[in-house]
Amino acid sequence: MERDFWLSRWQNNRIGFHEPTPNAFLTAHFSALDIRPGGRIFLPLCGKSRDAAWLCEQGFTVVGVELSRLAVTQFFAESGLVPEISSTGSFERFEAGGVTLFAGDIFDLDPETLGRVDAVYDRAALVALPETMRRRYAPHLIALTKAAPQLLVTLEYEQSHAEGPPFSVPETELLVLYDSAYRPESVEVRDITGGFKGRCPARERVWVMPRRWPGPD
Ligand SMILES: C[S@@+](CC[C@H](N)C(=O)[O-])C[C@H]1O[C@@H](n2cnc3c(N)ncnc32)[C@H](O)[C@@H]1O
Repeated sequence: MERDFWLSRWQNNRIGFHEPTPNAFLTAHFSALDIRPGGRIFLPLCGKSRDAAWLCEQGFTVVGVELSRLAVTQFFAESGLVPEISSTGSFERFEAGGVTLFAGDIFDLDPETLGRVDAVYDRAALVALPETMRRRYAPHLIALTKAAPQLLVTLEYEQSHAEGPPFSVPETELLVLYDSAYRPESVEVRDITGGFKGRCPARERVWVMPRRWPGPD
């Protein structure tokens, strides 16, 4: 989607995707990635997700990237934290309480600016992007994180029956995007009550994805 689409969603508080409590798939499945305490977890397209706070409570540090500066400032305000703010390239970097958030476009982010990543948690990031952007996003994420193990939540519905975002990412596409770098395992599938915006049946799928090759450590 175009950046103005998302910036205006935040400006107009049209953020139905935001969950006020930690995501149930995250709390149920994150341990399957087997990340050591103190690990640094990357949240792409993070919004002001409370998942960052939950990960910190589990003993991890969090780094995220989010297009909307408003979302980033709201995250820290709602966490009762006053962040240190600095500039790096085209990004503003906000840091407090074990959470570092880059305000800017993920496609402008490079591995040096992002720093070490021990795992990726993608909720509503891949599925927020249309197909052409997903084809750019997946290899970019792999390069940014050196294919750090990933917990990913996807959405599946008949795309011809409704428009995204969020978009449907069927299992076949997921494997095309990620099978070269990861060993994706589907660990939970849950039907969405009422389907996709009441238009067609829909379900969420949780993927645990260890990397295929040995890590950089
Ligand atoms: C559907 S929301 C999901 C937010 C968050 N992951 C959550 O679970 O609440 C997608 C988010 O991606 C952000 N976004 C969209 N395109 C982006 C980009 N190119 N770079 C960084 N963030 C982006 C939007 O501003 C929006 O907050």
